[in-house]
Amino acid sequence: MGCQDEPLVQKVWELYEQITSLENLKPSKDVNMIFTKLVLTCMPPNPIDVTKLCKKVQEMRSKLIRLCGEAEGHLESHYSTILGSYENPLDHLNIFPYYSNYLKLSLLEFNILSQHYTHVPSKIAFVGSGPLPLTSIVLASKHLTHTTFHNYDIDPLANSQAIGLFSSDSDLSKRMLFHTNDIMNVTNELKDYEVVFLAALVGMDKEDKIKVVDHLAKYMAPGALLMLRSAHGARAFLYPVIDPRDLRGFEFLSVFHPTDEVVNSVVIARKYAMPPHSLEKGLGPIILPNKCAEIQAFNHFNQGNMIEELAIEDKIS
Ligand SMILES: C[S@+](CC[C@H](N)C(=O)[O-])C[C@H]1O[C@@H](n2cnc3c(N)ncnc32)[C@H](O)[C@@H]1O
Repeated sequence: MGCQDEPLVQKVWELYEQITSLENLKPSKDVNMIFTKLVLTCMPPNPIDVTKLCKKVQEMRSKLIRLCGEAEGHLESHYSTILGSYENPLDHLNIFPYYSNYLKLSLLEFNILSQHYTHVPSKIAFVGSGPLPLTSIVLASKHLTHTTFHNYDIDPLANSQAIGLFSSDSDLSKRMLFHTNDIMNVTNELKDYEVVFLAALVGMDKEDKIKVVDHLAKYMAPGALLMLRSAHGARAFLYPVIDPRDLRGFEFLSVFHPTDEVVNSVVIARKYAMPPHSLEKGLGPIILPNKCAEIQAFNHFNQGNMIEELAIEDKIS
């Protein structure tokens, strides 16, 4: 049996073909329906390792991830335009269909970050914030209410849409700053951030993701934390997978794979303290997950459970 004969792969392939036959990926009844089907197909926990499937499937997956990214960009831009027409856009975020997912994902990221960083960060960077920077908004308004967020996006239109959402909010308009730049061109200012978040779709394939991670390793401050988004099981048809071995220059700390409607896995790593010249010469060591690294697989975001599970892991390690 060829790897494309597997029923899940066949179903994803069928949906991929339907997506490629669409006129464009802007929100519409057909676009929403096909992407909803695709997400529902890939959500159920599945032991499949998508990254190990044959070359033909990998090529389709790589194109599919780009198409998902394009559709996500259109969806965010569409809702950012609608939100921007309200007097107080931030009071209406729940019109965005996946707002509740962002609430859960941001809480999860905040809980994971809090386990590895005990004081409140004063400056965070979010790389790939997009026209509707929901992660930064949720973190800044609910969890890190005194932190300044520096949002980076390569797309000037995405940033101008995003900025428009904050003008009526006297607090967030001061704490939510936007920079238009390819993150690969941002260098010394990266050392100012205690935490850097990297959006799932910055670096859409393994090679590009590694380039971005290597760049961050070169310029982030030693000891600073990097939060990345990955994907597990069939969800890897939708988003790139982070392999902890690719986090060169970072100490891998943990990965959490949600099994509910939150699609992304959350990876946390700490910038390794090493002289920058060794990275420049390409001699940076590959830090393999050590015995302190955890693979967390919980079903809930309840912090009590998370701490309990960690305590168990600590005991057995
Ligand atoms: C659509 S997602 C936005 C994430 C989302 N709004 C959130 O809160 O998690 C990805 C964004 O990353 C941006 N992007 C992609 N590559 C980038 C790069 N090299 N540097 C900066 N931004 C990038 C894209 O322009 C896009 O707006």
